[in-house]
Amino acid sequence: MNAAVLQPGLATHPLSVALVGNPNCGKTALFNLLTGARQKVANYAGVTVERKVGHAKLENGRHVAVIDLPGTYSLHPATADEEVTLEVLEGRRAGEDVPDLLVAVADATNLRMNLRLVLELKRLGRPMLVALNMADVARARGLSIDVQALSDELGCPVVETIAVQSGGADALRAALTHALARLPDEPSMLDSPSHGVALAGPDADVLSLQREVRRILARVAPNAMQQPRFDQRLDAWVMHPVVGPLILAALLFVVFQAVFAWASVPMDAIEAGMGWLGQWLTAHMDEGPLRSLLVDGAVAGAGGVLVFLPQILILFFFILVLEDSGYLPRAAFLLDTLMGKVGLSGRAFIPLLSSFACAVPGIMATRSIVNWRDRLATIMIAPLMTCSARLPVYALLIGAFIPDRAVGPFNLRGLTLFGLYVAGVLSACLVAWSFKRIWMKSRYQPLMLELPPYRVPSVRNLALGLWERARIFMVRVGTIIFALTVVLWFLASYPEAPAGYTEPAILHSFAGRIGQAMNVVFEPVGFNWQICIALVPGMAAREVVVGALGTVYSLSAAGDEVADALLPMLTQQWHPATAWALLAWFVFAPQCLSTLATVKRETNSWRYPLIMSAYLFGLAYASAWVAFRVANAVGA
Ligand SMILES: Nc1nc2c(ncn2[C@@H]2O[C@H](COP(=O)(O)OP(=O)(O)OP(=O)(O)O)[C@@H](O)[C@H]2O)c(=O)[nH]1
Ligand SMILES: [Mg+2]
Repeated sequence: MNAAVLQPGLATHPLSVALVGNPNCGKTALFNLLTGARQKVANYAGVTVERKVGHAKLENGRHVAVIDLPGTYSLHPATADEEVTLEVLEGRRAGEDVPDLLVAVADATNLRMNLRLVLELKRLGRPMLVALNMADVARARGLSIDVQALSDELGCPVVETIAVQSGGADALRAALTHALARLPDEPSMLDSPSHGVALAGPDADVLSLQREVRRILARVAPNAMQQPRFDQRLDAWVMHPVVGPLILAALLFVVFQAVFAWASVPMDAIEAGMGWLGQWLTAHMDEGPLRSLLVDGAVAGAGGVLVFLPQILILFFFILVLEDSGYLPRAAFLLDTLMGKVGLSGRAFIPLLSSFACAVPGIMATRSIVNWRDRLATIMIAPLMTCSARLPVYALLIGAFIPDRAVGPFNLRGLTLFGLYVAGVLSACLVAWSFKRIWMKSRYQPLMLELPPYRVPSVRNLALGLWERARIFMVRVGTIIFALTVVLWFLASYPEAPAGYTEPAILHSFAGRIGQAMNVVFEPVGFNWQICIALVPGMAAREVVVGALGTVYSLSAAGDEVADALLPMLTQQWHPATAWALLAWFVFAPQCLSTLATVKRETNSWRYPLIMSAYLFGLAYASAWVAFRVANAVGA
């Protein structure tokens, strides 16, 4: 039991408050507001799959630990993420006490569903208060809830919150201060049986809960309504079997066009800035290792990756808008039949979608898939969704080799990028299908996903999300990418070539020798030794390849000349077939250590990460080979 509760005078650690509620009711938004954290918030169920702790300061200056939990429909968990919630509530996590206070978060616009869990939580007999979230939406829809009556019914404080407005959690903060201050005096707390949660059998429970919910609703919110009319009318189009997929395709097109069309101005500016910096350093520093490290390593390497920040932000802008609008689960329904055909569970949609940002959260999100084999199949194909780390590589090669030409209303570069994404998705379908055939047969599980209401994306969420993305990218450039390019710079500069060496000095270095040795394996797919060198540090993270190429080519530049920017240099020096092969390689590229580590953690075995890297490597090599041959044959 909690020491701070038993002995109020000796509070050795801060009290803890857990946010519990249905999926998509705004727990994480509330958590962010209370603690200043920036956890992911999106308008669909199953966003949070792991418990997160933050710290909030209350009005009386006291600090509390706030725990954000995965959403759950009941206290009888069906999936791995719901299990996390129950574990925390029961204090079964190693080294963690039972939370001192529960904040039951309920979506005020959907009390019919949300109150059931609130009642279940209430039955635990633990100190609790209720946050009626989305109070703004409820008000806008003319829904009136008698907060006092609800509080009487539940026997605990009830406050309204608006988790997406600054100040929207002030009432909750005040209620927390009050409730926590009273905790130690509450005798029921100390001898309540709740520290081992006693749950009644699920079936009998559900019916009686349902009755109770209806009775309470009739008293506190007699005008509780169903889905708004606007949503129903929009859904008639969005979910239409013919119009729906057309809308989806059109949306995707716009996204990929925009990535190229909107980014050129800021990209040119960053590139010019980097070019200027390189020249300035060359002009103002004496020739020597330090100048080379800064110019060839830092500026040409890590700086070269920075150029792609605008494109990444544009892509994420669209992802965030789609996430917050409520469109994504609808797209999941549209694609459900297709996913069923290749043997994936409908539930795989959201994890696969998250993998477009990064496979790591995507693989974690598979926790919401009940069937283990379905989950495994989804984990295995998650790296085939084009993650944002591939974007710099794609953008570099497309910029260098695909002409900036219009094809009908579309731009050829945008189309190529779209094609690469589609190639990833199609191969994922094929791989999923083969895994299912060879390995694991399981019955198709239809998609059951709550459709959230449509919502105008909140500017605050968008701004926070974009800022977070920019920060993550800059931190990566400043840490792992920078560190790896420095290591590469060293390996590519030493040992120095002897006097009278006629080839580029880099060929005499460690990296040059490694690259030449690897070239034996990669020559058949059209890679040169420079690419081979870049692939090695690229094992850690895919976008490092761009920085590594920058450094390798910068060091290969003859004499004292400042190397040209990477992009025009590639256009000059590479055969287009090599670019095709490298693009095809990166559709599958197995290199990403954090993904493999996540697979190991989630599957608890080395077997699956090994299988994953082997099959990805095989596919990458085979497709690069084919692309190289085809490009040569058509005389690209
Ligand atoms: N208008 C309005 N929108 C809100 C409010 N609270 C949350 N939202 C939106 O509701 C959606 C869901 O919010 P989340 O915080 O991700 O919900 P969650 O309960 O953490 O969801 P899971 O992690 O999936 O269980 C997001 O689109 C939020 O922007 C609110 O008070 N008012
Ligand atoms: Mg959440």
